[in-house]
Amino acid sequence: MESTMKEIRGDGAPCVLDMDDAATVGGGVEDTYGEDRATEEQLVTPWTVSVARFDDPQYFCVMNQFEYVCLYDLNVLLYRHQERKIMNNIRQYQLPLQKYMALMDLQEGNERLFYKLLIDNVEELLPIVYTPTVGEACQKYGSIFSRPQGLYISLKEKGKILEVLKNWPERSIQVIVVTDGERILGLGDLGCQGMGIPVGKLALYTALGGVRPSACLPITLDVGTNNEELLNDEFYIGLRQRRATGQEYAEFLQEFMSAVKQNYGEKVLIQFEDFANHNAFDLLAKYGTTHLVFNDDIQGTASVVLAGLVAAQKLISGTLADHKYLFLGAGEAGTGIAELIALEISRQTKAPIEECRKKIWLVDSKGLIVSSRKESLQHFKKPWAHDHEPVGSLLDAVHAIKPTVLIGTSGKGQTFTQDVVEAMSSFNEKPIILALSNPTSQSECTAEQAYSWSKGRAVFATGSPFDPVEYDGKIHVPGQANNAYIFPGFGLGVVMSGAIRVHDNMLLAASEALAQQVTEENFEKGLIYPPFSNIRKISAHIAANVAAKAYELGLATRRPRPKDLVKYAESCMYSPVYRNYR
Ligand SMILES: NC(=O)C1=CN([C@@H]2O[C@H](COP(=O)(O)OP(=O)(O)OC[C@H]3O[C@@H](n4cnc5c(N)ncnc54)[C@H](OP(=O)(O)O)[C@@H]3O)[C@@H](O)[C@H]2O)C=CC1
Ligand SMILES: CC(=O)C(=O)O
Ligand SMILES: [Mg+2]
Repeated sequence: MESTMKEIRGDGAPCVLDMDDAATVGGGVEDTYGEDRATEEQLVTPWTVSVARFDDPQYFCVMNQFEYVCLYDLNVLLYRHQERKIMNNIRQYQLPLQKYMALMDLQEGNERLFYKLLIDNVEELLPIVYTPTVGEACQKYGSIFSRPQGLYISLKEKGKILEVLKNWPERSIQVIVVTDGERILGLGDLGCQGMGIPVGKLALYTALGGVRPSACLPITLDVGTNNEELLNDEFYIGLRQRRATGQEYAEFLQEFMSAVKQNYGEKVLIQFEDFANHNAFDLLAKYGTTHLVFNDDIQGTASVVLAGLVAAQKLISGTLADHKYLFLGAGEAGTGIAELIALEISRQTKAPIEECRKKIWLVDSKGLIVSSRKESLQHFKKPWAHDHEPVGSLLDAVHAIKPTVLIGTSGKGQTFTQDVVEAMSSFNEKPIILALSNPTSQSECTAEQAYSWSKGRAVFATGSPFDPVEYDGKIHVPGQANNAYIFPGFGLGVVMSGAIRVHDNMLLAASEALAQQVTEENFEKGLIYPPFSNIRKISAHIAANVAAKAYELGLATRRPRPKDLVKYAESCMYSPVYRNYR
């Protein structure tokens, strides 16, 4: 029967699952081993090998699991009790880093409970497993490191990368997040200690986007570090040598990319994360035509910011083309966002993209990017070198350009000064100000500063979370403009449609879906992003829109195309539920 797929149970016996069931049991896309499928519809016996692996964090062991009794209610009770107990324990810790370590221990020891906790308490725990705390964890990774959480591939493994990949115990990988640790958030080169980032991003792939944990593979490529402090740190976990560059780096990356394709096939999504910009753009351009690759810092960030700007038009009543944009920071995030905005304006107005780019200006460490600097600019900055006299500082650029939107992607904290925010507020009724740099210490300004300096008029969002601020008797809630809104749903959409390449229109589709999820209630609070508490629903919509675009572009390989893509996305999402025993 065509609509039937074979599953291998934990005890090795094949069980047959109808496709319709597969769409309702919530076991994650291509849940090959069936380990996440237990629901009312699919009963599993407790003596299969899959539930008896006491040492595996994916399986929660109940004391009497070998008894032939219905354990479902007991499980549910135990689960709820455990969840409350562990949240209570985590709340006892004073320091975010202690909470981070407790959560990492939980992920190691009881993966299902970790995800249950993360899903049910997403707004509280996101700042712990993700920015800002993950930044501190990476900085201190050497001293808090106990057990490896992902796969390290070092220069020493050159020539053997395929063998190293084969050592990873899970075979059916769908998403890889890989870093070489050179630009970890706004914290710079943290070498091997950057592993916290792929681990954290993939935890969000599962909790926010529903990709099965066993299908996720965090990888850190250890190509050395130029961070002198780490090179001299006795607890540093990586190679003590300066970074490989040029041909050596290129050959290592080439071997890695080929090995991934050979081992996991054409449809594994490789997310590049926190590479320095002198490698990131080239890697994306080179492998974008041969592999299923996505750069979160360039593309994911662009998609999330575009969504926020589209949503902001409801608060300001205009269109994207009505604005003038100024960026502080012309690297991966800055130029990535700028290009997607230009693309969307071009799509909306039918104007050539070169014309649309002229609405967008960027400032880097040397000042405003202008045509007289063109020859010396890195290639990704050249499209933004417009005709203008040289301008040195951000404040001068704000006065000269008079932008309606100011976006910070410099990785440098406190660069949106009082003068800058006041200047923005002097010629805009509602200035849009996005301080995207992470972690919190690198944010271009705080929420309190943005609201007080703009006298409560700024439409404001930040990369790392800030608490609501009361100004002049009104509560202002800053949104979190972070690619975490996009990549989990985007990845789910790619995986569930079997897409073989990422196309810019899929980023626009993700953006559109996110913007549509902002409600009137959110707008009333001044928010341009929906709350993270609804993120799984949001991710399902993003996934559906991305998948629809992949089908439309002829890039999707999964046939037949599911009729209702939102329902299909929801049905594909992993849920950390306990099984029904009989
Ligand atoms: N909120 C989110 O979702 C995301 C946030 N980010 C954050 O954005 C920041 C930047 O990331 P990314 O774009 O990848 O980094 P890059 O290194 O690629 O770019 C940084 C840019 O900032 C410029 N810059 C640095 N210092 C200054 C300064 N004092 N004044 C003016 N410009 C300056 C650099 O100038 P020059 O080129 O001259 O060196 C460069 O153009 C990081 O903090 C990162 O955490 C990144 C991705 C997603
Ligand atoms: C959020 C993110 O990807 C970054 O700050 O690099
Ligand atoms: Mg990043």
